[in-house]
Amino acid sequence: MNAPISSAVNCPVIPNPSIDTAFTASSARLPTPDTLRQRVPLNDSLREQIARQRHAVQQILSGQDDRLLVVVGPCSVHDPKATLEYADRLAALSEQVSEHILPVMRVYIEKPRTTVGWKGLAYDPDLDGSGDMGRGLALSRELMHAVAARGLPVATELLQPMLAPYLDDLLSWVAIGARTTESQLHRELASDLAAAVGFKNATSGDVQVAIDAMEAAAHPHQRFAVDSQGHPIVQQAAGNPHTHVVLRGGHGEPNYQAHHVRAAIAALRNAGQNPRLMVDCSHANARKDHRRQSEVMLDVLAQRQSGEANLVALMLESHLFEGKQPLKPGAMRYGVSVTDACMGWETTEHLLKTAAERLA
Ligand SMILES: O=C[C@H](O)[C@H](O)COP(=O)(O)O
Ligand SMILES: C=C(OP(=O)(O)O)C(=O)O
Repeated sequence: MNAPISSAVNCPVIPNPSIDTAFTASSARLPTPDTLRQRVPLNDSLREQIARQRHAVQQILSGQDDRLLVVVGPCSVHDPKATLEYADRLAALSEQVSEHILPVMRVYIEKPRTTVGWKGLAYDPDLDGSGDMGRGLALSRELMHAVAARGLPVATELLQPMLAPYLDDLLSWVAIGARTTESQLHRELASDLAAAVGFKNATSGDVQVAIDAMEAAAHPHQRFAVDSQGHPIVQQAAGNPHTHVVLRGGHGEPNYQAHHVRAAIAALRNAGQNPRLMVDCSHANARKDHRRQSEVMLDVLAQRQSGEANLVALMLESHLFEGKQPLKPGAMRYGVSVTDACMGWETTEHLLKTAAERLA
């Protein structure tokens, strides 16, 4: 990992000068995307690695590589040390299963909340509500860079479109989450990315919004954006042909079983879209119980073994240790999620090895 820059990021506070934003107490300047990219740069070899990994993901999603894509890792990353220990373990496991599985690590630094809660490392790296977003952003880039430097493809959910230029050169797969799949801004953002994008079905379980999102993202768009120097610009987005649906269940009800999968594929075909699917084994598919992810994964593998070739990808929420914990600064358990409960490393390793054997 490069020398940490996150502590050196200076964000001067500007008192609110305007009556137009009467509820804003103050604001603080952030570094520009260029500043962070120069401080945590990609060298040629990492750039080539990420280009290869993006291509490999896209080959699976277009049916030209029959390996299983598995997006796996913590619900959110909050502790760089535990994140990198997880990355070291996943990188070693990845080598063992790579003939049949392409693992991509979740490095989720923004969390969409149902109401309120900790919004992720980019927002609050000190986990105490102090909201040092300049440091959070720098730490997020450092962490993604360090995971990529371990040879792993990096996945994240892009939630705040403004953050994309700080991070998108590091990403091999991007999620648009269940709460934002219907958002035009997120569809425009997806249309502008070089990495493949998975659109989650809505929290209600509605899959059609994700199919509509694929159509919207495949189109070129003119979008409001910020350039690498932080200037507002009109960005011409080319349209992204590498998108797919992620089935994550809805309103506590799963949608990974064979009849759900057949219905989603039929709807995708009907809309003229890529029928290949990712199943998120967590969230409503696991009825928010991390222990059920194994059951979901094994069911999906069985469907694939019985001929459902459109099931090309899975998502797992996994950390070093299982479960979750509340945020209590000074009393945190190492390697345990602070957002959704995750399966532990041993279960993860066992499941990925089982999947590789079954796919052999
Ligand atoms: O994946 C994470 C969560 O399910 C999502 O961020 C919503 O979390 P919340 O319902 O705890 O706010
Ligand atoms: C927030 C997530 O999922 P969803 O959008 O499906 O709730 C996630 O995968 O972290």
